[in-house]
Amino acid sequence: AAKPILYYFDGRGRMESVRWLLAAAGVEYEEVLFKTAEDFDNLIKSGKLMYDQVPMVEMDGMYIVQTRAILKYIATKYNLYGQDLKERAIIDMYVEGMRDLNDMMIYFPFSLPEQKQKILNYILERATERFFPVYEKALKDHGKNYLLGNQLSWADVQLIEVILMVEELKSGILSAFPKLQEFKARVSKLPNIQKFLQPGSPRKPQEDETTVEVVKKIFKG
Ligand SMILES: N[C@@H](CCC(=O)N[C@@H](CS(=O)(=O)O)C(=O)NCC(=O)O)C(=O)O
Repeated sequence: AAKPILYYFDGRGRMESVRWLLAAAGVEYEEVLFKTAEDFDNLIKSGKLMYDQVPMVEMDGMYIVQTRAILKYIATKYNLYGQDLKERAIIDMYVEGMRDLNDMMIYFPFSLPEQKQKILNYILERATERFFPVYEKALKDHGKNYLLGNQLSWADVQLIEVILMVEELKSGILSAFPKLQEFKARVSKLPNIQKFLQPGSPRKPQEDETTVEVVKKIFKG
């Protein structure tokens, strides 16, 4: 079958969670990484973007848009979305919470310089007071390897992505979360994840000022 094609700018943004999930599923993919507003306008003119927005993933004859729709499709297709309705609800509770944290970090590079410190403090406070304690408790309560027990799921892939992003903002942030430290070490060694963490993989670097300026030009933000 044809490889999925990811259409986005050359950065993390909303698409990075899709890159992580496909990597965890061991699925190779192509990327169309546009650099200019013209590239994006041409993609819009192609009629492939339901809402004239990206992320968009072309796979299985579909032009899938809306980040959550893309992630759910991939998680379901590659059996990373639990074994039944209840497990899917638990995974949704985990991934939607992490999306709240993830979205704060996606927007962070685009915040005004004078607001950066305040927003950073808020992100770190939410990560350590609201979100990480949930996942630490889940791992502690059942004593198994993954959030849902012994089966890797989308929730674990989102968690490792979020842990690494928060650590980029403040290293040592996991010091109060021993189970999350073990989880990070364990999941980072899974072959598909380990490969994605190697240099040269499709994983994108932390957004920097240059990327922020490019993104603003592309989306005329
Ligand atoms: N709810 C959508 C939001 C998508 C979105 O806002 N995309 C931006 C690009 S980015 O924010 O993901 O970088 C876009 O296409 N903006 C162009 C526009 O909205 O006209 C999703 O989750 O995919």
